[in-house]
Amino acid sequence: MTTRLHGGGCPPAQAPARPSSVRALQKYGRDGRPGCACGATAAPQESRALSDIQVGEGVARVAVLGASGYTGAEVVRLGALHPNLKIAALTADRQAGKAFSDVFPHLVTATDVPELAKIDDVDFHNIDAAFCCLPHATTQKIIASLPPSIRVVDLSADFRLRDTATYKEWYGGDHQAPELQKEAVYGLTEIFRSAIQSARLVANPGCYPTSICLPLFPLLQQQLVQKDGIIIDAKSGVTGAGRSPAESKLFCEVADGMHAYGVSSHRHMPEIEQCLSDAAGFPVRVSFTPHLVPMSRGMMSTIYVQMSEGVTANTLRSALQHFYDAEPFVKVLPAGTFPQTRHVRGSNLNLIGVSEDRLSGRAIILSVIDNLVKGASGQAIQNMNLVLGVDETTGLMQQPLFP
Ligand SMILES: NC(=O)C1=CN([C@@H]2O[C@H](COP(=O)(O)OP(=O)(O)OC[C@H]3O[C@@H](n4cnc5c(N)ncnc54)[C@H](OP(=O)(O)O)[C@@H]3O)[C@@H](O)[C@H]2O)C=CC1
Ligand SMILES: CC(=O)N[C@@H](CCC(=O)OP(=O)(O)O)C(=O)O
Repeated sequence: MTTRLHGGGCPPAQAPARPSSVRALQKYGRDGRPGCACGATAAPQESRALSDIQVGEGVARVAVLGASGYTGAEVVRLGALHPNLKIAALTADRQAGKAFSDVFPHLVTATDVPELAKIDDVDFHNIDAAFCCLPHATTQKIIASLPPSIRVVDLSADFRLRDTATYKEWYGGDHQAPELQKEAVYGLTEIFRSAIQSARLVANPGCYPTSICLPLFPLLQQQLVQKDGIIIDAKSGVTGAGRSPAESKLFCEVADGMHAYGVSSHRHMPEIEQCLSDAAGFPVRVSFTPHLVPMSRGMMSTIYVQMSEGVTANTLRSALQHFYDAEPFVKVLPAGTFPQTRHVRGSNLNLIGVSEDRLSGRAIILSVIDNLVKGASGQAIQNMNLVLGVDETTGLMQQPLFP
């Protein structure tokens, strides 16, 4: 069977019907790039159409940059059963030169993957697409140096903020690829699907922004909640901080307790506000406090909102259920049912629950994801599927692991 990988530009005329949320969004074209009438964005000049790439039997040759880290390993785990991805290169820094299964023994049966190599030693002319799982601030220059024909999903924060001055303010250094920034598409899949389909560079969202923006985007867009007074109390498992060693990640620093960090200063705030401002059509500011909790993976965001006049929690829940009705990975729970991180573990799901608050006119929204899957590598594969023109759910339909 040969899967035809579609080209860049506007979605093809016979593109599969999109879920209602996507249709609703297309007219906005809120993607940080110039939009065309269909809501998609123009393919960058220098990239060739994917249909021109020689992808034997519909299989794209993929590089995973930063494959010795947690998100890189998760791309390989999920990619191992993906019929349209062939892992053709894996890179590492400290772990370069090792066999992949020596670094990740749980992936011992992924035998047909190459050894971990330094980025400089990879021949990218044999690569169609890349997952970039490198630390932020290292990524801009590396992606800018890749052949322009390569489709990239970048998991770092390096291309998420449209405004390079905002990037500098929060990440502390000048943007190293401002021209490339202009063509990056923010990869919150369910919201920006049509623009992602024609992107060469997708900036995969951060895990906290994913768990927060999926419920809040439609509610702000439909003016069901007020832009002021949004409070977000979020918790993450420790894999959110990556695999590289640090004192703050030692067992005794994270076990048997929890703590807030980045209080009133976390770098995900501008990313969350950029996305929510796009939804509302005017600037939105949020109070956001992340916490580290003693679990390896999982994320919960508890979001407090002031509802608009006449709106109830039932209205919010119904609006979210309608918006995400056809979505395979976002599920809005019935009244009185609340999501738990253990119910999404290992899956690409986002579960959302909504409740009235005791305080008049306020509602509480609970949103859970697995930070390594929907919060990182799962959403990255979902985006890559769109870019390559294969079914968006390919390789991602695993049920959660419970207990
Ligand atoms: N963990 C998470 O839940 C999420 C992470 N992200 C983002 O994804 C990216 C990867 O995260 P994660 O996998 O957790 O990070 P890790 O620290 O686990 O892995 C980082 C990877 O990058 C490699 N690396 C580090 N420095 C360099 C360098 N200077 N040059 C080349 N390679 C280098 C490492 O190689 P080696 O180990 O061999 O030195 C390793 O393979 C980060 O930008 C992170 O912010 C996004 C969403 C969620
Ligand atoms: C627990 C923990 O440390 N989490 C990370 C966020 C991980 C993530 O989503 O983000 P980026 O891709 O933006 O790094 C943090 O707070 O910086």
